[in-house]
Amino acid sequence: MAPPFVTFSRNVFIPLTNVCRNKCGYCGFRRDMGHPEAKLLSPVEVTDILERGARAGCSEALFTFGERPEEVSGFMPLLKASGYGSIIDYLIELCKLSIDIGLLPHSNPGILEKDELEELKPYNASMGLMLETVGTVDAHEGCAGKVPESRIETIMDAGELGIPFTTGLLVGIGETWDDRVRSIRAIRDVHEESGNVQEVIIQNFIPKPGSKMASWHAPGIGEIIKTVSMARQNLPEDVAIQVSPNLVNPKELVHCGASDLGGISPETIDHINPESPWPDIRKLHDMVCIPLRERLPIYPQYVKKKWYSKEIEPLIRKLSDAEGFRKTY
Ligand SMILES: O=c1nc2n(C[C@H](O)[C@H](O)[C@H](O)CO)c3cc(O)ccc3cc-2c(=O)[nH]1
Ligand SMILES: C[C@H]1O[C@@H](n2cnc3c(N)ncnc32)[C@H](O)[C@@H]1O
Ligand code: MET
Ligand code: SF4
Repeated sequence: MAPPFVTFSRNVFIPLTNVCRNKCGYCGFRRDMGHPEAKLLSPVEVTDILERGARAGCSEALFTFGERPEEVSGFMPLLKASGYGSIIDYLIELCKLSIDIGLLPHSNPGILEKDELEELKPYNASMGLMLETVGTVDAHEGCAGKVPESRIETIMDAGELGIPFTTGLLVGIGETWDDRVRSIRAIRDVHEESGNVQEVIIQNFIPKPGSKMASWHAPGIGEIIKTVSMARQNLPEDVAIQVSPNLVNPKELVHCGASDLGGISPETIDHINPESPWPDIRKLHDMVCIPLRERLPIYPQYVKKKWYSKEIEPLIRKLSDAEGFRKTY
């Protein structure tokens, strides 16, 4: 049952903006426009993070941020001051910068139209969007971007465009067990159609101070074990299951289906879960007792199938070995 090795990627987290059109009940990352902590990172700030990542031997730049911030009143003038007409145009420029500095972009900007995915594809090794749940939950009330059908459409569009994709479930946000099973099966169906789902994250909800769900309980390890097992039973073998070692102890999870620990950063915090520091990569091996293998943000099978653009091909070649990995610990 245990995999021969457990994979992870070495990344830097770049939270371009914390302004967002949605207001998910569990989110501690989002800020209202006008809040003293609302921000849009400048190219100088992004360059600094990327350069620190390159020096620390990272292979991935994780761009994840608020969804369609342009819909929030007051954000456009801020963006225009940087010289860009849309956050996606700005993201594309920063992805190009990331490639020049030597890190492969993985972008998760929320739901996207197909033409936006198409514009981003040449400059991303893979992209991501959490399905979260197909259930109707209070946490998503009034969030236009958390309608499950729209999320599935983005993942399907990415499949039609040949973009290796990361998605997943957020566990413990008020969804039922049946919602979880249906969510996994919805992801399986997309993958059967387009073959683009490289990994499914089973992410455990952690209550965030100041959010609507601050007083909710986090799901227990038993719930996560059950969900990872169910996901493993329902997903094809070529789809990896990821758990985050800063949010949950992966020790038991690697024996019931998890084989990936996601992006781990030597340089940046997990901006979505800032209270949960990354374990030391050397200590991770002691935690899981299985060899660790560093991967790129694009999984080896998609490197082999050449699901990448000419723009990032040289960097993929430079960063990976003949099998499409980086190194084994
Ligand atoms: O540090 C984090 N990385 C997150 N990642 C990054 C992920 O760990 C890696 O970047 C991917 O495995 C690609 O290598 C996400 C990526 C997605 O596509 C979708 C959701 C997430 C969620 C998180 C997260 O909460 N924290
Ligand atoms: C980037 C991803 O982070 C997840 N996310 C957002 N808020 C939380 C939280 N409180 N706990 C755990 N994960 C969270 C969502 O699934 C989002 O899509
Ligand atoms: N806002 C996007 C979403 O929830 C990206 C992750 S959260 C910062 O899908
Ligand atoms: S989880 Fe993402 S979409 Fe929801 S409020 Fe936070 S930043 Fe916005």
